[in-house]
Order: sequence, then C-alpha cells, then structure tokens
Amino acid sequence: MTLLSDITSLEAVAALAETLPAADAGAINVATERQNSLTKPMGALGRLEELAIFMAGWQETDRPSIKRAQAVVFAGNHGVCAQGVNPFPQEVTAQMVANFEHGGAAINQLCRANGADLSVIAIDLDTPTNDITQGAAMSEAETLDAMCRGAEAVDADASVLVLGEMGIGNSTIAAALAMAAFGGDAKDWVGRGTGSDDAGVNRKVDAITRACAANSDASGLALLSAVGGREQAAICGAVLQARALRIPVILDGFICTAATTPLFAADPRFLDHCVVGHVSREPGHARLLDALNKQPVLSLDMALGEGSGAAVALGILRSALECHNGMATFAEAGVSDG
Ligand SMILES: O=C(O)c1ccc[n+]([C@@H]2O[C@H](COP(=O)([O-])O)[C@@H](O)[C@H]2O)c1
Ligand SMILES: Cc1cc2nc[nH]c2cc1C
Repeated sequence: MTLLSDITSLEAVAALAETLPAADAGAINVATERQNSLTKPMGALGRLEELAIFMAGWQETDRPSIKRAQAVVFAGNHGVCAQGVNPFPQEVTAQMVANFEHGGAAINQLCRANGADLSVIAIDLDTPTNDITQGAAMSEAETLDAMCRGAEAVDADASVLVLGEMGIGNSTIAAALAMAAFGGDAKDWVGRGTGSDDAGVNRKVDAITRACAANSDASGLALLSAVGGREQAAICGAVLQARALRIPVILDGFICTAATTPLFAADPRFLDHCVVGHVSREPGHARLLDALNKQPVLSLDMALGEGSGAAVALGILRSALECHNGMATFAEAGVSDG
C-alpha cells in the first residue's frame, strides 16, 4: 500500500496537497538554536547549516541523521525520439539500465562513494510514450500507473531519498515540461542533452514548440500526461510517497527537476521536502531552479543524469549532519562566545 494505491484521478492526487505533512517548526527551532551554539562564528557553515536544519524539520528531530540513504533511478522511453531530437539511439536506455544493474555506470560508483543503496526501475521500455508533438504522451491511467511504480519504490526506512532518471530523448521532455509550466521562449529551455549539434538543438526547439501547442489545454498535474513521460511520472510518485513518510528528497539535474514541475504547478508545497543536488550544465536548469525558487547544493558542470549530481550532494548532506551532531557547543568546549 502506498499513498497513491487507491487514487484513480490526477485531480485526487493534486488534492493531497491539503493533507500531506509539513516540516516540524519545533524541530527546526531547536536545530537552529543548536547551530547557533556550535563552536563557529554564526552562520559560518553557510548552506551546511541550512541543510541540517532542513533535515531536522522533515525528520521531526533536532538531531537528524542518515541511517540509510536510498537512491532510485527510473527509466523510460519517449515517442518524441521520432522527431530526431536525440543523438544516441533509443536502445541506449535499456542498455544503460543493464549497465546500472551490473554496476558499471557513474551512478553505481557515486552511490558507493556517498553511501546510498541503489535500485533501478525500468518502466515499459519496449512501449515508448506517444510523441508529444502529436498530442498527449500518456493517458491519465498510464500516468497514474507510472506514479504508483514510483511510490512503491520508496522504502519506509530510508532517511533520505536520492532520485535520478535515464531515458534517451528526455532532455526534450524536460524542456517541454518547463515551457508548458512556466512559458517563455522554447530556446530558453533547450540544450544539447547528450550532445546534440546545432541542427539537433533546432529540431528540439521545433519539437517542444509544437508539443506545447498540441497540448496547450493541459495544466497542473495533467502536464505529466501531456508532455511528460513514465520516468517523470514515477519521480512525481516517489516524491509524494517520500513526503507522506516525511523522507527528505535530493533531486538530480535538469531532467529530474523538470519531472517535478507538474507537482509544483499543482501546488508549490509539494516540493517543500526536496532539495536540488546540483545545477546541471543544461542551460534550462538554472532558469528552472529560479522558477521553482530552489537553490542547488552543487555546481560541478555535470550533465549526466542517472541521479549522479544528487548522489554527490548526498555527501554534502552527510557532512552537514556530521557537523550538526558532532560539534561541541561554545559552553561544552569552553570557547569564549563573541
Ligand atoms: O539531468 C541532466 O541535467 C541531464 C542533462 C543532459 C543529459 N541527461 C541524460 O541524458 C539523457 C537525455 O538526453 P537526450 O540528449 O537523449 O535528450 C537522459 O538519459 C538523461 O539522464 C541528463
Ligand atoms: C551513455 C549514456 C549514459 C547516460 N546516463 C544517463 N543518460 C545517458 C545517456 C547516454 C547516451
């Protein structure tokens, strides 16, 4: 059973915004007081302090910890590849899933380096979603199914959830989601993805312009069905399930962040328990983060996907909590207060 098991419409999913838990203000206050009493000038650990306090709020304790970090990579295939928007062939999605399963991808090494348990969930790779330039990517039922796959993947004992994706062509899907949610010029949201040349970038601009026109009636969570895909819907389902379990989430790069825009469009509070691990080299990501009012943890010129930037950010989160829990206060250490 998950939060989504009995839900039969996207409208009912959107209504969950009224019932999902919020961050614990009491734990935030006590954790903030602790940060201010630790042996450092006030605020000197910068973003690490914010991350520790963020964890405190969601874990409902002034001493948040990471007992188990869970990483999940969702994979899907996309009909929009028919528009020539992807330099790599579509079969690479399944081939990379096999690579994840055999431990040979970047995300395998980064999960080991940063202490996360990785699982990979491939959703109907043999049946790509519909081409978004022709209409909706998925029916409402298909969207809900994929959301359920995402929700089911979340382990109740995870202290933090690292999310990533794999899907040839999905940098076009991400750009379409961002443009459908926030408007602007197609050129502002499109980038090179896995290495599109200038002609390929122009095909992406053309494809998302036509996709947004073909799906102009969609808004809120229906954006997922209109211009999204299965791994995007699964990411939304996992974000919701994590929220019900009060598990903080680290989102990855442009594609993973864009996957959550339908949740934001339905209700911005849906993303309150999510941090974005890094800002991708994909140029639309910085713009999207501004629109979502999210500050990335890292900026490393990465553009891989797979959850790679989120896994590296997990190491920063661990550092934040080591300081928060392990440092002495001014009183304990006998250090004169300023
Ligand atoms: O998330 C990012 O920032 C990101 C930026 C560029 C590429 N990717 C990955 O590359 C794939 C999509 O690229 P493309 O060119 O096939 O649209 C997909 O598998 C993503 O995981 C991911
Ligand atoms: C090789 C390769 C690895 C990836 N990892 C995420 N997206 C990817 C796309 C390609 C093409």
